[in-house]
Amino acid sequence: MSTKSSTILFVASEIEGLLKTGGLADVAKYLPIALKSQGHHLCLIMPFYRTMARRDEATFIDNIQINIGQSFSKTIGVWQLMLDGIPVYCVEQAEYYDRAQPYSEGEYGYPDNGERFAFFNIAALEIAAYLQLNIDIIHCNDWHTALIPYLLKTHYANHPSLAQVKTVLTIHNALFQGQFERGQFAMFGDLMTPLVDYLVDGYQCINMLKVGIRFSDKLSTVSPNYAKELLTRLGAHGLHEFFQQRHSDLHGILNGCDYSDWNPATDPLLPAHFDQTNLEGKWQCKLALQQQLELRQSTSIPIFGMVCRLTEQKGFYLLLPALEKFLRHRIQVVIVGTGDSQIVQQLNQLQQRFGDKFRFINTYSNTLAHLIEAGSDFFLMPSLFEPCGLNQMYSLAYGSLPIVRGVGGLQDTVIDYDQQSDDADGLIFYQPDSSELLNTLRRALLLYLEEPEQVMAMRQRGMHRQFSWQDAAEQYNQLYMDVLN
Ligand SMILES: Nc1ncnc2c1ncn2[C@@H]1O[C@H](COP(=O)(O)OP(=O)(O)O[C@H]2O[C@H](CO)[C@@H](O)[C@H](O)[C@H]2O)[C@@H](O)[C@H]1O
Repeated sequence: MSTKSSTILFVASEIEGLLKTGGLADVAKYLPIALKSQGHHLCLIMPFYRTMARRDEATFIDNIQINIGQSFSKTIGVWQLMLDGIPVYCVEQAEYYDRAQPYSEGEYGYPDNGERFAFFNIAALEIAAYLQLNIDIIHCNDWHTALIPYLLKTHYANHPSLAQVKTVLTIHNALFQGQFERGQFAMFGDLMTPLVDYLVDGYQCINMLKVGIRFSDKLSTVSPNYAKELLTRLGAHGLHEFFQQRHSDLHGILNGCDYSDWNPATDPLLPAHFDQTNLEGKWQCKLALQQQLELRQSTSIPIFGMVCRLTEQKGFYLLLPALEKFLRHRIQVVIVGTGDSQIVQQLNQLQQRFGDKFRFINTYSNTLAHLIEAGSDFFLMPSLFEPCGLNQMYSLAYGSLPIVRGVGGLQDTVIDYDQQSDDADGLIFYQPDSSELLNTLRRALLLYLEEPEQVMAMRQRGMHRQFSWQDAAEQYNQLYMDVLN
């Protein structure tokens, strides 16, 4: 595909390698890298969080005074880091971003998150103008950046360097909408006043994602199937009418998988390496995982792994009752994650009852995530909804067969054994129902015990599949061309 080189400002609240709480960070790193390799000029903007990695390496660029109306004035420091040859500008504003965590302490978001991220949107535009970045497109991501399209079409509509800038908003998870009491936006005065006329929830709240859906030039989400789901009442988290109004501008582009970080043949986080021609190293990883977690060491016992944020989205209320029964079999289950305290408590209780075969590690560990992908036989993703999902792609690359619910991007990436046995690389269930999940877990166990050649063929097929960021970047490139013409 021919590429017209554009200058793209990618704005995200987290970026892998600097700060990550979930899959958004992966996309905010790997998609810009792929776009750059296709000839675009890229730069990124994120907040200068206290907990950011590589903070000490950042170079101070300048202070910018941001004045809005008569009464609002704040100074930001602009810092710069390089990430794989791409400049990342970080917004320093101690009152907003120099906090213990990026979004929340404990389970509840910071009460001023609306103000913090509205300010981040304004700051991103002010930096683009001040540094004369000559931007063609601002690529926004999720609610944290969703006011940018609105600001460009209102306050900055006649700005000498921003008036022509186009926007794309990518939705990574439409459940998170950034809905805040309108008082949080009051200090921005006239800048936000039109919002109150347009888009209010219950008359008192501004829903930042809705604003982005309304004002962005193009919309995308992270898989074709989730794009379809967003047009339905069931799948759109209350926003179906807004998505329906913009359906011709909404595109589903499947995320890629970064095979430089996720390659079992070279992965420095693994104790042994393997590829589809020789899985010997995988069994060594399995034994190492069992040893590290003090589980019985045996390559013949199937391991079911899971790594994720502990939230309802990831299907724990289907999984927990199913595991109660499934753990009676000769299997091992390993779950790593952080999040909801009730899920933590229930997983801890399960571990007390099935201590010889179930491990729950309540931590965030990239090293353990890689070892689980490599050492598991099956990987669990019984999500209630899943815009794309990255772990099923990692598990396919690592020869672990994904067991997924057929929703969102999981449906787009996994091929079920019973539906298409010649092409299969995993198992799918559909109903959000514990007993259907349990049946599928048992289907997987039976396959493992009775058809080892099939299991091996499925592993190899999965390891062969490629979900490339280059393919995704080509589709975004098309979207950019459409939006600029
Ligand atoms: N305890 C832990 N230890 C180590 N690593 C952990 C971890 N918990 C999570 N991770 C890592 O965080 C990432 C999670 O990515 P996902 O895409 O699965 O989910 P998430 O729901 O955050 O992302 C949202 O955005 C992405 C990106 O668009 C969509 O794929 C997804 O469907 C949508 O919900 C993976 O790289 C995973 O390994």
